[in-house]
Amino acid sequence: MNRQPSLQQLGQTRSVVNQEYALLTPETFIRTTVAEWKNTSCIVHIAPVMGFGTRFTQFTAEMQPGAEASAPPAGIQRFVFVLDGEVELSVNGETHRLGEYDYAYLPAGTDHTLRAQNAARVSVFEKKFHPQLEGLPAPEVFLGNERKVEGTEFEGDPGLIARKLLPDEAQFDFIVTTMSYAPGATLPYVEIHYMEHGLLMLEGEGIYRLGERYFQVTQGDVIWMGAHCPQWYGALGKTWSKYLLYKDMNRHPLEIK
Ligand SMILES: NC(=O)N[C@H](N)C(=O)O
Repeated sequence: MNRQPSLQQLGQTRSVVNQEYALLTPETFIRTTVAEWKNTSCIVHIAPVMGFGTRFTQFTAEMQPGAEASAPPAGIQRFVFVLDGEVELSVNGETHRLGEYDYAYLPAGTDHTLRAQNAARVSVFEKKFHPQLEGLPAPEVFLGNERKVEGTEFEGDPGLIARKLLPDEAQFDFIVTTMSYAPGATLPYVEIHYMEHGLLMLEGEGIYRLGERYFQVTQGDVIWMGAHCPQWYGALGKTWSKYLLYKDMNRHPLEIK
C-alpha cells in the first residue's frame, strides 16, 4: 500500500504566483462556469483580476457532450486550440469540424458558436482587440492545424522548432506559437521582453527559468510571464517537449494598457 501522503494532503503545491510570473499546476486547478460556455467547466488560469497588469485571459474549457459556447463579449478576440475530442465551429455561415491540435482565431465581433457532440477539451486565449494603425485591414477568421504548420529552426537549432499558428502580420495584436524541443535542447539565451506570455505545456517535460528561480514543468502545467520576466527553458525529458505560447505583438509599447 502506498502510504506516501499526496502533495495536497501536506498543503503543498508546485504552483507559485507572484507579480513577475505564475506557474499553475493541475493540483490547484478549480473549475468554474463562464456565461458564454454552456455545460462546460472552465479552468481560468490567467486573467486581469490577478492584478499584475495582465491584459489577456487563458483558460481550459472542458466541454461536456452537447456543450455549446457563444462569442465572447464585445471587443474581445478569441483563439481556441483543441486539446482532445472534437468541436464544431459555426462561423460566417460555415461549419468546421475541429479535432486534436486544430485551432481557430475569431476576431472581435465575430458571431460564432462552438459545439461539442462528445466531451472535448479546448485551450482558449482571449484578449481585447487593440485597434491597429489606420489603413490596415481588420484581422479575419483564421483556421489551422498545428501539426500541418511548417516549423522553423529557432536561431538555427534543429532541436528547437517554432511554429507560428497565426499570420505574423501587423493587424494582429497577438500571436500564438508552439515551441518544440528535442531532449536536451534549450532556449539559446535567457529572454527578457516587454510582451506578456501565457503558456500551456502540451507534451513532455523540462525546466523553466522564471525570474530568478528554476521550476520543473510537465504536460498540463500553465505559466504566465509578465512583462520583462526573465525566461528560459531546457528540455529534460527523454522525449520531445512542446508548449503552446501566447504573446502580445505589434503595438507601440507606450500604447499598451
Ligand atoms: N519563452 C519563450 O519561449 N519565448 C519565446 N521564444 C518568444 O518570446 O517568442
